[in-house]
Amino acid sequence: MLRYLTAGESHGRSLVVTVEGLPAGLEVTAQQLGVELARRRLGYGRGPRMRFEADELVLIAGIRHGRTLGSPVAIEIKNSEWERKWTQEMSPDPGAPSTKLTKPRPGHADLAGMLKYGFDDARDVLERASARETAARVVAGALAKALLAQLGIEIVSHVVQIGEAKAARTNLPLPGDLARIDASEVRCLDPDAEASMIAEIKAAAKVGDSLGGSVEVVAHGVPVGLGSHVHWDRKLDSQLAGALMSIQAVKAVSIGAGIEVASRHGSEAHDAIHYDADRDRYLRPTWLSGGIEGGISNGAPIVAEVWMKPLATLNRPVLETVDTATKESALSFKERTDVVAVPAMGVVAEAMMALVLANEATRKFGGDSVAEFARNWRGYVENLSATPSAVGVGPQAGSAPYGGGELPHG
Ligand SMILES: Cc1cc2nc3c(=O)[nH]c(=O)nc-3n(C[C@H](O)[C@H](O)[C@H](O)COP(=O)(O)O)c2cc1C
Ligand SMILES: C=C(O[C@@H]1CC(C(=O)O)=C[C@@H](OP(=O)(O)O)[C@H]1O)C(=O)O
Repeated sequence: MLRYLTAGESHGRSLVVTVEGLPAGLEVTAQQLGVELARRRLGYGRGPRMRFEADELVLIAGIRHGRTLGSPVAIEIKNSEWERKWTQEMSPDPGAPSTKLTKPRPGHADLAGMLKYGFDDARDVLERASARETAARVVAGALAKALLAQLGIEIVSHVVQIGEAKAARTNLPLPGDLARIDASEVRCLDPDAEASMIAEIKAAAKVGDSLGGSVEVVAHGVPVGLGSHVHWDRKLDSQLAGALMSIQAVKAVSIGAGIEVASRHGSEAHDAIHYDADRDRYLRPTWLSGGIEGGISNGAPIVAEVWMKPLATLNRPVLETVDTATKESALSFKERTDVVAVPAMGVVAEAMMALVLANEATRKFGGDSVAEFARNWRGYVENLSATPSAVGVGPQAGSAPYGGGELPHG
C-alpha cells in the first residue's frame, strides 16, 4: 500500500509531503521531481504567481544517495514569496499583524469553512483550500510515476476543452506525445483547437472573467488485474473517480466513453474480446470501458476525462456575497488569480492517476525492494502470457475516440 499526506498553506513557509510504502532502491533525484513541478506551472492563462514561483525542493527524509530507503519519504517545497511578503500575515505566533478577509468568495470553501471551523477570517480557510497544495501532490505523483515506470506503465494527459473550444477527438495520446503536448501553450494536441482556446482565454482575461474545461488522462501499459470487483472501495474506477474528483475545482470525472456510452445501445457499448492465437493473447479492440471492467484493469489503456469548473476568483469581482462582519451585501474580495488552470490540472490529474495505480500495484506485487516488486510483477505477467488467460492489445488503427482499431501495447 502507498499512502501520502500533504501539509502546508498556500502562502505559508512551504508545503510538505510524506509518502509511505515505496519500496527501497527506487532512483529519485530532486531534479527529476522538479521536472514534474515545472510541468504543473505550464499553461497560458495562469496568474502571475506561476511566473515567479520556483517550487524549490528539499529532500528531507527517506532518500539517500539518490535512492529510496524503504522508509517514509518526506519532501519540502518552499514557497518563493514567504520571506518577502507573508511572514507576518501567515505567522504561527499569536498577535502577529493581519488583515481579516470578511467577504467570502462564492465558489470557494471560504464561507462554509468559516462556519464549520468557527473562523471570522476567510484566510484561515482559503490558505489550505488553495490549489497550491497540488504542487505537493505532483511531487508524490512523480514518485508514484517512477515506481510505475519499473512496470512499463506511463501516464499522459492532454487538454480536451477550454471554455467552449474543444479539441478534435482522435486516437489516444501516447507517452511519446508528451513533449509535443507540453510544448503547446495550453497542453493541447490539436493546433486548431489550441488557437481557439487561446483566443477564448484572451477574451475572458480582457473582461476579468475565468474559464473551465476538461483534460483526458491515459495510463498505458497497465497489466490486467489492478483493482478488484470484491469491495466497493477496491474498485479501480471508484478509486480513480474519487482521486480525480478531489482535485480543486474538478466537478466531473468519466471513465472510458463515460456519459457518452449511456446514449448507445448495449450492442454498441462494450469492448469485444478477441483471441490472437499467434501470440496466445486476448485482444480488446476498443476502450469504451476505459480499460476497467468490474473494477479491475483489463489490460487496455486506462482512460479518464476530468472536467473543471471556471475558477471562482475573478479579476473583475462581480459575484455577490455578504460581509460576515457587517452582514451587508458586498462583492467578494479579489485575490490574485488564474484565468484558467485546466492545463495545470492535467498534470495534477496524471499525478492522482499515478498514485492510485501505484497503490494498487504495491498491493498486488508487494516487495520491500524495487527488485522484488518488479520480480513479482514479472512472474505474474509471464504466467499470464504462458496461459490462455493472457490479455493484450494489438496495433493501433482507426481514428475513433474510443478505438475502432487495436491498441498499441501488447
Ligand atoms: C492548478 C489549479 C489552480 C487553481 N487556481 C485557482 C485560481 O487561481 N483561482 C481560483 O479561484 N481557483 C483556482 N483553483 C480552484 C480552487 O482552488 C477551487 O475551486 C477552490 O479551492 C474550491 O474548491 P472546489 O471548487 O473543489 O469546490 C485552481 C485549481 C487548480 C487545480
Ligand atoms: C499557487 C498556486 O495556485 C494558486 C491557486 C489558487 C487557488 O485559489 O486555488 C489561487 C492562486 O493563488 P495566489 O493568489 O497565491 O496566486 C493560484 O496562484 C499553484 O498552483 O502553485
